[in-house]
Amino acid sequence: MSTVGNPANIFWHENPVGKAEREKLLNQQGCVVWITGLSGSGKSTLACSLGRELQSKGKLSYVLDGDNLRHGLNKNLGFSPESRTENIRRTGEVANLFADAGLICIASLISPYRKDRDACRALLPDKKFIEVFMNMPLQLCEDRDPKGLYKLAREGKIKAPHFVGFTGIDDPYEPPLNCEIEIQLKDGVVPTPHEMAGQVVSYMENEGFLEA
Ligand SMILES: Nc1ncnc2c1ncn2[C@@H]1O[C@H](COP(=O)(O)OS(=O)(=O)O)[C@@H](OP(=O)(O)O)[C@H]1O
Ligand SMILES: Nc1ncnc2c1ncn2[C@@H]1O[C@H](COP(=O)(O)OP(=O)(O)O)[C@@H](O)[C@H]1O
Repeated sequence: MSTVGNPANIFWHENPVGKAEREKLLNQQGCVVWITGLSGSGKSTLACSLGRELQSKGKLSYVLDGDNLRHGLNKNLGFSPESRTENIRRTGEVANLFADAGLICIASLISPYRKDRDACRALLPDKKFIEVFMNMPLQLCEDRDPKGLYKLAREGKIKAPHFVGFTGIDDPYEPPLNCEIEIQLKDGVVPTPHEMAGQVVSYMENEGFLEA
């Protein structure tokens, strides 16, 4: 036990196994793959497909999906700008812990505000935060409308009684300026989940994340 770095006079327990040792035990490097985009853009689909693809390469990942987290860790949060910011902050902190533990953490959240995503990026060392932008047209997402929420938003039924906006309709989505990966239509066609995951895996391979 050490008290180094602890400003308060309380006990401070250091992690018994260092980061380098954890990564060696797991035979992989921890990082965060942050998937951002509109509701219905395919974030969860990519997260799932990527997790499977990594598993087939013997790499361990864990998915933090916005929808799921809102049933537990973030169940007290709504969709006001402040709540979304807190939702992203908490998820970023947890993702950072997973990465520190040596896992590939795949976070899939709308995360509509650039400053919130940038704050998550700033938690990790350079290159360990891989931002993936699901650059899908709003019309496509709205046509998919898997939960019927776009329809409700167009009818003005999302606002009441909480006065929140729906992302892409009456709440902004701020696209990344410098993301590592952009998933988009090819000749007007949606890439398959396997192709989307392949694009991320190729990037990770080129950057040496899947070598260890
Ligand atoms: N007002 C409003 N705006 C946007 N999205 C809404 C809203 N209300 C509910 N939902 C549903 O919640 C899912 C998004 O949760 P997130 O945690 O990813 O959102 S955020 O990052 O905090 O903006 C999102 O799920 P996904 O479709 O998986 O993205 C929506 O179905
Ligand atoms: N690459 C894809 N090809 C075909 N259908 C897709 C693809 N990506 C997503 N979908 C479909 O679109 C809908 C929304 O995808 P989802 O992953 O739930 O989006 P999000 O998590 O961004 O809300 C789902 O019905 C899903 O099956």
